[in-house]
Amino acid sequence: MLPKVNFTDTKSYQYLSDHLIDISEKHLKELFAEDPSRFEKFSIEFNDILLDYSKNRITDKTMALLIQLANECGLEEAINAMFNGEAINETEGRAVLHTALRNQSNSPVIVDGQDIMPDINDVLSKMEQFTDSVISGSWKGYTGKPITDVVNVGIGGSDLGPVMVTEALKAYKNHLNLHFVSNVDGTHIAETLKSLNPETTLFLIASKTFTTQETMANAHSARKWFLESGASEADVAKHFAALSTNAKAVAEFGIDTNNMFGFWDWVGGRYSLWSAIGTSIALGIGFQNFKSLLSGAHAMDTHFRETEFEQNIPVILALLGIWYNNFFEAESHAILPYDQYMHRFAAYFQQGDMESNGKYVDRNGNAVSYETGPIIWGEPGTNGQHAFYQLIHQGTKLIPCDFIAPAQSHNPIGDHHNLLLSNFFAQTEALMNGKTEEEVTAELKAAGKSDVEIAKLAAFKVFLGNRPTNSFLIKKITPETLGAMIAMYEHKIFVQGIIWNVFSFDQWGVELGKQLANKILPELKDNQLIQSHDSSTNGLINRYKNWRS
Ligand SMILES: O=P(O)(O)OC[C@H]1O[C@](O)(CO)[C@@H](O)[C@@H]1O
Repeated sequence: MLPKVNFTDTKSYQYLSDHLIDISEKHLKELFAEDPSRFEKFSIEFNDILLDYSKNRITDKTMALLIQLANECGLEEAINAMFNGEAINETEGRAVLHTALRNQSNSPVIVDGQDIMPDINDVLSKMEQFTDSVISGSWKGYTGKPITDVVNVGIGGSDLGPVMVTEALKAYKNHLNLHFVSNVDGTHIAETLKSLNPETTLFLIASKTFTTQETMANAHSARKWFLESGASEADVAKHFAALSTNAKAVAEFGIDTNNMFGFWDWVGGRYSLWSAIGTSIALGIGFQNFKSLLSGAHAMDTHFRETEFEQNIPVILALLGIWYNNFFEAESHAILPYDQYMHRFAAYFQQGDMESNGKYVDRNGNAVSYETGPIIWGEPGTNGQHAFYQLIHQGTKLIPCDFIAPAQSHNPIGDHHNLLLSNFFAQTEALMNGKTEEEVTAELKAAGKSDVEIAKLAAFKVFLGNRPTNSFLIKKITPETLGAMIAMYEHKIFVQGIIWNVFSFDQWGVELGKQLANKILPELKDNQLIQSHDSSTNGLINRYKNWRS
């Protein structure tokens, strides 16, 4: 069982509220001037990842109080409960053990009195055999040709993780072409199938439940396309595999359960890339690289589990997030990778974070009186700089940002990486320091502007600065460092959920829309006038019926 503390009732919350007044009066520039050891003090190096969190609106006292908050909320107990396999997903009565999937130490993890590691290892070795045979070409399609294209059909956690990782690790990719179909919009599958040859295409139907409407619709369309190409039912086994917890539904769909890679209900969808859901990753970059991804995540798990909170990266990130979300009233958090390969990283953690902590009911079943999960967003630098950074620099909203960049590029072309990294360093410096009116005036004077022009322009060119950032400098984006970064954010989300006293591993909020869509679907079958909803919904449905044919 998890602790169920209302964090606003703690002593540290009160102290932090008082302390906020002092910090609000300080500019980050002043904090740096007052303490020359800020970088040494507020940075942590872990396995080729350097986190610099010194450009945050914090002092030693802030950090001490935030850590006190974590202690008062029972964080240590909660971490142990998760790793020990307690049913901490209480509303679904499940353990939360994605950490076991990457438990490279192989130490026993007990659920309901049974060690789950042997089952995990069995699936991993089945995945290894399968992916090796597809990559080597010994797995043949129904006309005897090797596989050239793999289509992962899944949505949410059965799509976003594999997409993000295979993009982030594209530098490690082999000859197989990967495709991802998620949207129920027929355009997605239709456009994907256009370039494919059924004789050399392998479909992975990725769905934890194997009931998700979008995935099942796309899977049926894929099978129809395959059979219409001249293949027979018996050929399906060579071209369709399932990644799921639901063997019965897989068999009903017509996929040979020998071609099924299983996982378990204690793996949440948005935490499932480490499970059989990662089969597309293992196909795209090879099983050994997939294992390295698991190893990197496992190293972060060990760090999270064993390191004192003062040096614990996920804990520190979570507490900083709470400082801004609940004390500075920041509404969102930006993730900004300066790495083109990581272009889906923020999108991945939109689900990871917002589906986990987007909750207004606490673990006691009561509506909360404070803010919970922030809006997560972001795009890679430097593209973002030319799109939305204006608002981060000079808008009215406080947006804490995570800047992420590799020191070594996989594509060291000319001066590109120095250009990229100069922007990475410059942005956090600019966000912190800003530019004063005096500096602006001096600059305009030096550029030969008249006093009248300076008076007219100066206000628009002032940057207040004092905007907080974390910087992650990663030696290189490898399967290990990427695995560690993903696990780091997962644990950050966990810590925040503990402190906000919400259940981070269910997602009831996605159900209502699904239910209503199922109710509306039969109403779309014919052209009869619909009057069973409110006037807006009726009006939209009836106009749709009128226009669609
Ligand atoms: O893997 P499944 O069961 O098809 O579910 C897909 C996604 O749907 C959700 O349940 C809701 O969006 C996610 O949590 C999950 O990742």
